[in-house]
Formats: sequence, C-alpha cells, structure tokens
Amino acid sequence: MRERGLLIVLSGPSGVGKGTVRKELFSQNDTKFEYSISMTTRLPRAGEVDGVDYFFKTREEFEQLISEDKLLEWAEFVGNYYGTPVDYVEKTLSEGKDVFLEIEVQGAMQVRKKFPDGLFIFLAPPSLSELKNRIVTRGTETEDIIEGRMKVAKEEIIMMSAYDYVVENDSVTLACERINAIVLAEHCRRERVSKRYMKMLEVE
Ligand SMILES: Nc1nc2c(ncn2[C@@H]2O[C@H](COP(=O)(O)OP(=O)(O)O)[C@@H](O)[C@H]2O)c(=O)[nH]1
Ligand SMILES: Nc1ncnc2c1ncn2[C@@H]1O[C@H](COP(=O)(O)OP(=O)(O)O)[C@@H](O)[C@H]1O
Repeated sequence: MRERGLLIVLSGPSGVGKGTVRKELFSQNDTKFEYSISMTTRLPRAGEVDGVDYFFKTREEFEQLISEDKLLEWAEFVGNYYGTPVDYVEKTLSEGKDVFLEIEVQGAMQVRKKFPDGLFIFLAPPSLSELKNRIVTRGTETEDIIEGRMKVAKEEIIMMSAYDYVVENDSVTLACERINAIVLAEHCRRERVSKRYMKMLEVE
C-alpha cells in the first residue's frame, strides 16, 4: 500500500508573514508539497484570484459546506469564515503527497485533533511591535480591523506551545529554510521509525 503523505500545518497570528512565507516556499522549484486552497467569505483583495488565492464564497454557500461536512476544519476569524476542503486533503494525502495548510490557530487546533500525526509549525513574529508594523504596512485593513487582529494575535501567540515547532519569521528566506529543514527531518524520522518496525517484524 502506498504510504500516506504528511500533513504540514503552518499557522500563527495574522500579519506574521504566513502568506509571504508560503508563497516563497511554493515559488521554489524543489518544493514538493501540495497547497490546499482554502474557502473564505472574505471579499477578494486587489489582485486576488478566485481558485488561486482562495475559493471565495457567500456566507450561505459556506454554511452549506459546513452542513454537508465538506470542511476538514473551519473558523470564523475577524468576521469572516475560513475553511479547508476535506476531499482535496484526503485525496492528496492518499496519493502519497504532502499537503500544506496555511491557516489560523483555531483551525489548526481542530486539525490537530483529527490528524494528531500531522506536523504543526507556528510562525512567530520577532516582536509584537513588529507584528503590528507588518499589518499596518501591508495596508489592507482599516484601523478597527488592525486593533481586532492585534487582540486575536495575543491570544494566538499563547497557543504556540501546542505546536511541534516554532519558527521565527525574522527573514522570509531564513523562515523558509527552517521550514524545509523541519519537513526533511520529519520525513527522515518517520521513515527511520517505520523501517525499525519493519525490521522487528522480519526478525519475529
Ligand atoms: N481556519 C482557517 N484559517 C484560514 C484558512 N485559510 C486562511 N486562514 C487564515 O485566516 C486568517 C485571515 O486570512 P486573510 O484574510 O487572508 O488575511 P491574512 O492572512 O492576514 O493576509 C489568516 O490567519 C489565514 O492563515 C482556512 O482554511 N482555515
Ligand atoms: N520576514 C519578514 N520581514 C519583514 N516583513 C515581512 C516578513 N514577512 C512578511 N512580511 C510583511 O508583513 C506583512 C504581512 O505578511 P502576510 O504574509 O500578509 O501575513 P499573514 O499571511 O500571516 O497575515 C506583509 O506586508 C509582508 O510583506
């Protein structure tokens, strides 16, 4: 039987640089993960494309997906729904490919319950003031929303101890290198563990 792929979850507070790091990772030719495009009720930002950045849905459509159990996890984040399509994740993992989710903390904790052997990476800001600075300079949110996101961010940072790894996003290049190293190490570790068991079974 083909071995299932690894579920990699990158999470962390809004504005820390998850999207930037994820785009950089996926622009590298040797990246072997498959990105799971999320569903959201948030309006597209300038330049965002339906089916590329997100699948943009109405609240009614999203609630229908929840009621039909089509989402692996979902969360309401600062007034909008976000969720991961379960069929895509299951199908891709069963093809032996690694799936990469970039999601906020509530959703990551739901995934942790369903996939306890997933790889959970928390992307951390160098400081709270740098986090606010990044949200402000991105310029996509109003003052009210920025305050809302900073409040949520403090609660999210407390959750970092529930992750397997914390990666500081001081530099996008370094953060990507750290993530690649963690995934590589995790593959080696899992392979070695399963090989050790195979050996034991051969002996008995
Ligand atoms: N739970 C969950 N969160 C998601 C999903 N997709 C994106 N998010 C997170 O939702 C939050 C808001 O995303 P977005 O509005 O694109 O803003 P930005 O990531 O802060 O630029 C971010 O923390 C995303 O990582 C998803 O499928 N599920
Ligand atoms: N390592 C970094 N150093 C400086 N600025 C960064 C870094 N990573 C991301 N940024 C900037 O921070 C802002 C928020 O990044 P973004 O990827 O949208 O965050 P998130 O997806 O976590 O909300 C963007 O303007 C981005 O260019």
